[in-house]
Amino acid sequence: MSAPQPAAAIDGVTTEPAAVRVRGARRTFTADLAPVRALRGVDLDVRQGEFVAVTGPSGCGKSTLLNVIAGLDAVDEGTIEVAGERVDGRDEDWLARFRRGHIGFVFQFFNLLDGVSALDNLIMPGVLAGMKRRAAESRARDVLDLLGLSDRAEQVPAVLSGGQRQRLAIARALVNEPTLLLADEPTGALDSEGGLEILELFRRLHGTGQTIIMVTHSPEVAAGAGRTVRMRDGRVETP
Ligand SMILES: Nc1ncnc2c1ncn2[C@@H]1O[C@H](COP(=O)(O)OP(=O)(O)OP(=O)(O)O)[C@@H](O)[C@H]1O
Repeated sequence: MSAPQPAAAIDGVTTEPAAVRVRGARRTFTADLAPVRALRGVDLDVRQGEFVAVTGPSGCGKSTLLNVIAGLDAVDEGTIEVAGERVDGRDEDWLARFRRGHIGFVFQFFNLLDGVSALDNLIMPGVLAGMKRRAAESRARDVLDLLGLSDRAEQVPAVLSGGQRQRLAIARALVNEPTLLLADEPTGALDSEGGLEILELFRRLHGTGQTIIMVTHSPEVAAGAGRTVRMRDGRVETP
């Protein structure tokens, strides 16, 4: 009789570390009179290459979950691993470096630099990550091309449509080739057509192997992901 194989080999999936592994994550906010228990013991596993939608009622903790995965916010208890690295309990310098190398974040309202061109919005993260300006520009132009924005390179975000701005924000998130793309309501500021275009873009990226976790209120958008994780009252209902 042969020895039992490790679970990963039986699955035939992968022996690489999970893209994300969250265990017992708790986060309470105390800014108001009554403490708000935003995360009440969240467990979540996301495999590399998965496209996961996180849904649930307003205030159930979706954004907080994304923020603790990105190390933008800290858990009070529990552990967060991204690409096999513990993210919880790290200092700001470590987290900033880790984010630059591993995480792309897309926000509902784009968070672009308004005063500079689309191209410069993309060059900056590369330079901050230590690339030479010329290499960063070359990479930025490649990503603009990938997202169909080459003809907008010299324009400032204000003259772009909402959908183009979000594509530019996604381009910026991708410029450092992140292990993990996190998106918080990326279609929330767009009309339904614009939202579905962004969903198609995520599906294309997923097709190239990109791991994506996307928070969305829209059932239509969530249906386009590979898996839906539902949250309620600071907990994951469907792991
Ligand atoms: N910085 C903060 N200070 C105080 N309370 C906060 C903070 N961030 C979030 N909360 C509270 O934590 C709870 C969870 O918020 P969170 O933004 O994670 O929910 P959400 O599911 O993303 O909501 P929505 O769908 O409305 O964006 C809410 O009650 C919210 O008011």
